[in-house]
Amino acid sequence: MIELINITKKYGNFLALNKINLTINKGEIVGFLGRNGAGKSTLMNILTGYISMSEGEVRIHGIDILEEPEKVKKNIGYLPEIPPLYVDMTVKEYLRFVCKLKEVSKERIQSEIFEKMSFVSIEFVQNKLIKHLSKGFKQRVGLAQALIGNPELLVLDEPTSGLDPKEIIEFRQLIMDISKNSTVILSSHILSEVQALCHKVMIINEGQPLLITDPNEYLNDHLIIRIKATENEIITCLQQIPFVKSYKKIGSYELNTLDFLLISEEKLDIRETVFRSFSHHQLPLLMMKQQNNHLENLFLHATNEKAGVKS
Ligand SMILES: Nc1ncnc2c1ncn2[C@@H]1O[C@H](COP(=O)(O)OP(=O)(O)OP(=O)(O)O)[C@@H](O)[C@H]1O
Repeated sequence: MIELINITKKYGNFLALNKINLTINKGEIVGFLGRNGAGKSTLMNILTGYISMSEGEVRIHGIDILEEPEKVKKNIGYLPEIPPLYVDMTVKEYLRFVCKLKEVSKERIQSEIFEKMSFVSIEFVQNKLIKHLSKGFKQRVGLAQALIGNPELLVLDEPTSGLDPKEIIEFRQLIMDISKNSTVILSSHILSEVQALCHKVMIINEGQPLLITDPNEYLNDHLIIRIKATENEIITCLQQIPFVKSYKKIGSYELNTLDFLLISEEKLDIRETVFRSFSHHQLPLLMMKQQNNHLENLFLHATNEKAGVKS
């Protein structure tokens, strides 16, 4: 378990973080979401012991990070926004160097390097100089170095920033795989990314926190469906589906079909019921997708409030 207790950070008179409290359980993926300059990197640097806080405590498995920094740091893998890569080394040389820094035993070094290279799929660039790698591969090398020593906590500062869409999808999958064995904390500007990956989200705005314990809480109550039927047929069917609070025709985006937005009674997942009802009426359901603006609304509210904008 990781506990952040009343973390406050001042740079001179400037309050960068104000009383951050957060408990993270083993295996959770937690996202720090905020605009540029919100305080995400500051919080990550405090968590990993790179900078000290002005007030508060970080406890990792009950151990205070300031009391036993070396012991705690050994259990943390960190991928900062700019990965700490030695670009004139080859990938393998660099990972060997990191193994030595992290005091991986001599007998383990070879297998540790190959295990991590294979996990992030960089074996075939192992003898290339890091400076000759693409942004995506550099980021994979950065992730491999963070994973060396199998830390229980992995801290990733904007891990997908600057990657192309395919790399982003692959990197997210890697993060989900890592979370099977480690706790992951990541920061991001991207709402959908945080929503897709994280069990908990902390929105940070000008150092002020807003904790959301379940970013997907409202994911299932807004549903968009596409039916191959007339408006009357669809409405007749919708009126018989239990737990549909309201519905609205959105338009027609495919020949002989109509799209509708359904809102269910609070937090209810009605996808199966909807599927069965249209099937029962022999009306083809061609598409069904969830629509969720909940996190976006909270984010806009949190960030606008501080800026004095009415939301
Ligand atoms: N060493 C420092 N001295 C003074 N102010 C700092 C220092 N480091 C950060 N700040 C300020 O603290 C605030 C938070 O910065 P931080 O880098 O933590 O934000 P961030 O959310 O990570 O932003 P980004 O997404 O741009 O990296 C910013 O206003 C920044 O200018």
